Amino acid sequence: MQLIFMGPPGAGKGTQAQLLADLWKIPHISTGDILRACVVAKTPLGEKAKAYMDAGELVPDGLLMDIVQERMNQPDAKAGWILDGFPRTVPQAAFFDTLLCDVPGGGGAKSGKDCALRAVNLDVPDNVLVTRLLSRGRQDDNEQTIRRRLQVYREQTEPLIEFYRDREQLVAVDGDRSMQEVTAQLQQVLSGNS
Ligand SMILES: Nc1ncnc2c1ncn2[C@@H]1O[C@H](COP(=O)(O)OP(=O)(O)OP(=O)(O)O)[C@@H](O)[C@H]1O
Ligand SMILES: Nc1ncnc2c1ncn2[C@@H]1O[C@H](COP(=O)(O)O)[C@@H](O)[C@H]1O
Repeated sequence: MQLIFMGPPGAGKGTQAQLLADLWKIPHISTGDILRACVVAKTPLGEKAKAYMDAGELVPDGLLMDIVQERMNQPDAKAGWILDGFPRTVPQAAFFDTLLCDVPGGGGAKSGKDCALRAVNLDVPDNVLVTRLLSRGRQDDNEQTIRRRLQVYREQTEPLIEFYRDREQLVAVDGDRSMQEVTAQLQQVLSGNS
């Protein structure tokens, strides 16, 4: 299984990615989690990324490429993976296409189009997203930063929906239901029984 989880902040990407990764015994790779670990460990990347994350901005593309490449080359990512929060910009998606041709977990793809990957978009209305994020209470879950993250999502990440739809790799799921209902729907559409 090669899955990308898209959708705005608070859509439930991390929640659903972790559930399905446990079920299918493949890694859940969250660039947000990797970056937060770098911030806590005060690595050079963490020091550079922190201000962007605190402001609700995307970390520059160039800082993401190496960590994703390194993670995708780890042995546990050979048989499948769920990427959560990457790619988030068109240049990241183009980079990822190239990377898929090189990493064992790309399944020998000659291009991103070729690959068996599916890009899942979880659709949730903004008012529900804001309520969810305010009650999650992460450091960047304050009203001002949430508004900025939603704006950044619309401007920079939402175009990827068309990018993957054009290639017939998009799977759209209503994320505005209970966690259990969303999981059941994802299992159904991803196992081809929709
Ligand atoms: N279907 C759901 N119904 C209600 N609450 C949910 C649902 N899915 C997730 N949540 C809750 O909403 C919050 C955000 O979920 P989650 O962290 O999975 O979102 P995300 O898309 O990964 O967000 P981000 O991009 O900001 O990391 C969490 O507190 C989670 O428990
Ligand atoms: N793919 C990414 N590109 C740029 N910035 C990213 C990316 N993934 C995560 N970030 C930064 O981390 C925070 C939190 O990410 P979550 O996926 O919401 O946990 C995000 O706001 C970016 O600043």
